[in-house]
Amino acid sequence: MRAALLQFTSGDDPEENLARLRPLVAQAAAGGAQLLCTPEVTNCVAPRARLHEVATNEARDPVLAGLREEAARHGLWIALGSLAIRPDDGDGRLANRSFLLDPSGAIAARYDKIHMFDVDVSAAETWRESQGFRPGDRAVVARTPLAALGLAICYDLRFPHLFRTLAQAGAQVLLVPAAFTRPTGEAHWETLLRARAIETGSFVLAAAQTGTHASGATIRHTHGHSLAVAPWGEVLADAGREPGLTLVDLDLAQVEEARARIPALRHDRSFAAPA
Ligand SMILES: O=C(O)CNC(=O)[C@H](CS)NC(=O)CCC(=O)C(=O)O
Repeated sequence: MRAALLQFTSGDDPEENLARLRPLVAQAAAGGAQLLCTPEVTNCVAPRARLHEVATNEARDPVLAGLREEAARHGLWIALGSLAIRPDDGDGRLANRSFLLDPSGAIAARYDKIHMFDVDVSAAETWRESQGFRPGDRAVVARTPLAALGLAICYDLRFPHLFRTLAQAGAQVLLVPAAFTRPTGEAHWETLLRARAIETGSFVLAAAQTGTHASGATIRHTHGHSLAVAPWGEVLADAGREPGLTLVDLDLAQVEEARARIPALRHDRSFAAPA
């Protein structure tokens, strides 16, 4: 199957982001992509106050509606990395929710990010994602005619048992849309993605936010380097720093080959915790 990684610099205006996204969907379809992957919080990258101002529910989100139209218009699957969405049954916090859109524009799957980025990256860069977002508690594998897709988001990448669970439940391709910070991206991003691919014998498709995101007086930098990794660990594509589309062909037979060579997914054992 042919996938496209959409590397993007989301701003703080969802309508404006959608206007820039529409031609990229057309471009992915023209390039033969059957699955288009977009980054975490495709609809809005902004400080918490602005995010809460613009985030709305599934019925009203313009990026969800617009990309459903584009999926149907071009007849391709879209893994909408995530949207900041206001749940109808909320506790005031948003959901960091990804959507899989089928080629008719219907929502085929949803996944709420499980692991919250409550981290002090440095004295100057601190994140408390759980103050703005309510974490999910359910892992999701979407079985499509293209492949079985395991859904994850950004900081989830650091929790290998989630990916193991997805692969053991049948996922062949693991999706990791992200908005990684520059320092942690430089130090960890590629290594973690390759490790998840190798240890599960799965393809990894990671569409990333990139560049400089301005919102009012606040400026945020993201790492970019959208990556496609094969089940044996080779990097098939690295989008670098620039926004745009990267096409990559996946030979799904490589999943079975990698798992046959190293059957570690079937070798889990239970053991007593250290005393
Ligand atoms: O708040 C938003 O705008 C949307 N969410 C994000 O950007 C999230 C939480 S702040 N970012 C990450 O998970 C980065 C993880 C990361 O960089 C690492 O694991 O090193």
